[in-house]
Amino acid sequence: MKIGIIGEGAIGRYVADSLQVRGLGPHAILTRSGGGTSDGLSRVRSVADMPDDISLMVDCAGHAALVQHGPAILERGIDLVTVSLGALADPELEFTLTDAARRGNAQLHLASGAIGALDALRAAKVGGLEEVTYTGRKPPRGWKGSPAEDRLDLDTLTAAATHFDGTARDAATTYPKNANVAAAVALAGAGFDATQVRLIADPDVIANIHEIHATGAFGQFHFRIEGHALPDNPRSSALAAMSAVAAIERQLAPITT
Ligand SMILES: NC(=O)C1=CN([C@@H]2O[C@H](COP(=O)(O)OP(=O)(O)OC[C@H]3O[C@@H](n4cnc5c(N)ncnc54)[C@H](OP(=O)(O)O)[C@@H]3O)[C@@H](O)[C@H]2O)C=CC1
Ligand SMILES: O=C([O-])CC(=O)C(=O)O
Repeated sequence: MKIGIIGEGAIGRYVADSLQVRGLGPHAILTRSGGGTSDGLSRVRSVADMPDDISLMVDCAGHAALVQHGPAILERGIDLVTVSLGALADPELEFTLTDAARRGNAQLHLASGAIGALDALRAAKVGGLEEVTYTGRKPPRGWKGSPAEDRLDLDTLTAAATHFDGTARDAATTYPKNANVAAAVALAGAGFDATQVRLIADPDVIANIHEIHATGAFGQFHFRIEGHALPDNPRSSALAAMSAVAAIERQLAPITT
């Protein structure tokens, strides 16, 4: 299988390195700046420029990249793994991607990202969910470049402060770089409008902490993860990059979990 990547940021570099270690490419990197080949890796600027034999692309570049390249990739019959789940809060994009996937006979795979327990949530949904809440807590530097900057002084914060309280749809739309986990929880469980989200900047934590509370016919669960940030980007948890690699491994495995 020939695998390509979109984006060369913190997640993209992690995924590219992991593929190289496994001898799996990457066979093309789709970037905004780049044509040409350096360090042995082939960089292209558009889906049309991608080699013919790519059969899996991995979006590591965020909402804008999924909007720009997702439909053309799927329509070309290439499966796509994405970490940009929050973009699906836009029903029009969800429709466009679904339509492109059907027409190309391809699939869009949503990486689990920086959170876990999505399998439990998906199963619980079958019996009926009553309430799902997701709380995202990060050190102030993890919210730099997000709307939290307009609501809080992240440089001088001395106590935990909530800068968003609302639906997963609003969170995913207004925090494109920080609330993909909210979208993952919503898509696995109660949906974008029925999933409640709180986002907190907390100077007393050093990890990216994600918590899910869910109640329903199944009973109730509480999931909490304290993730390390990627060294190159304090906004993004290492597990999000690892989950993209895990999604690729699932595509290659004869038996999947
Ligand atoms: N599902 C999850 O749990 C998580 C999801 N994410 C998502 O992943 C995204 C990437 O995270 P991270 O790697 O840490 O971010 P970075 O800011 O480190 O890197 C983003 C990269 O994407 C590239 N890019 C942006 N737009 C496009 C485009 N239209 N076409 C091609 N490349 C593009 C940027 O290129 P350039 O240099 O040209 O700007 C940059 O190289 C986040 O924005 C977020 O949406 C992040 C963390 C967790
Ligand atoms: O990486 C994380 O901790 C979460 C994140 O940015 C997102 O949900 O988009």
